[in-house]
Amino acid sequence: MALNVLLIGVGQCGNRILDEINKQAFGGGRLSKYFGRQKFPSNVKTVAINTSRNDLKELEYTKAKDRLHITHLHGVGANREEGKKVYEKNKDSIFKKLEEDDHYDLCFIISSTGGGTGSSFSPPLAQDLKEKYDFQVHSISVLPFRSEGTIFLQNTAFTLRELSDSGLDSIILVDNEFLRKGKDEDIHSAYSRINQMVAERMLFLLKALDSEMMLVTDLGDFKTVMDSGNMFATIGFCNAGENMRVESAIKKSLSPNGLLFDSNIFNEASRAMVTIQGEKDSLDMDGITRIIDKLSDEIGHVFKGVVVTDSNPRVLSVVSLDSSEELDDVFDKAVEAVEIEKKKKELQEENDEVFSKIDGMEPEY
Ligand SMILES: Nc1nc2c(ncn2[C@@H]2O[C@H](COP(=O)(O)OP(=O)(O)OP(=O)(O)O)[C@@H](O)[C@H]2O)c(=O)[nH]1
Repeated sequence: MALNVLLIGVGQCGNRILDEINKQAFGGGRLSKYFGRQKFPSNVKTVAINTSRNDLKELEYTKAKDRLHITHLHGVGANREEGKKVYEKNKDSIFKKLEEDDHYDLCFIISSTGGGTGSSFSPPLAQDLKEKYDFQVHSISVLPFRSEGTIFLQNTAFTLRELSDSGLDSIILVDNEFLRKGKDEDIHSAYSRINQMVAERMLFLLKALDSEMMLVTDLGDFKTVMDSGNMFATIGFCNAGENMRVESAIKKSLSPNGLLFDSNIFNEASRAMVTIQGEKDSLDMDGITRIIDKLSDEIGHVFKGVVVTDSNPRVLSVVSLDSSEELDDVFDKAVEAVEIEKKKKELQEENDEVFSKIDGMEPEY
């Protein structure tokens, strides 16, 4: 039986990644959302939520009926306290939209951690979904470029903490900073390239979880991987092309070239799920078993799945983490950011006090 999957994109970043998923799922044509059939094996409902009408209008591949505008000026301007209030006020209409289909097996909430709307809606939304239903809820959380400033950094730390307290099943990290190709790549090309990478992995993951072939990875394996470690996880991918051996593709998917977040999996991974797709003749089953066994020895339990398709070998690796040096660094930077913002606020209050010097006085001419 096909899985019923709910994909929610919140805020600008979440909306855009959702749109890219719809683009790839419908085949990419401008009108394909009306005439095409989604390329998912699963039944997938996509919902884009935003406080900014303009961000929603920008979407090209997500049907109008799958968008929900929450009226609140033009976004919440990276202010998470305001965002949380807007969520509470509007959660009935959000749930009405999500409950148009009433049964799901799996849900992903996609958003940035640095902005306002996505980062403040995601934790309470995850909590409400978990309290109300018993399906798996995972977040796909996009970390900011570190140069984006103190507010985005402090938002990131608090968002991750709230997500981790929300009761959801895992936090899948995508790091803009790590994925940018040097300082020369312009930001819009970086966004669209990163969004494509995430979408490609999501489509592959859904296929991996919903295949009826012999040696498959399923929702239970995915849960076992995500239940271990410190809640954080990331996803690796490699398209082997014609000349790469499957074993090398598996290794590459788990290397910095394949992962969405900077992680040394030999030190930091807890468990993994590796799914290989490709033509039957190109899949050396003995070689695959050898490398998966070796990985299991090195990092912990590794589930493996093989899906026979008519394309070149491709590998998807889902990895849960025990620890993360990079995340420690993000939190250190966030602490500095909070200190800087605190000092700025104190300075502003001192400046406000200046006016008290002329309280009760009128200008004399
Ligand atoms: N990968 C990726 N990151 C994005 C994209 N758009 C924005 N971001 C990142 O998201 C963060 C800003 O958050 P947004 O998602 O724009 O903010 P929002 O949730 O809409 O919240 P407000 O605009 O404050 O109401 C920054 O770290 C950006 O680098 C995108 O299309 N792709």
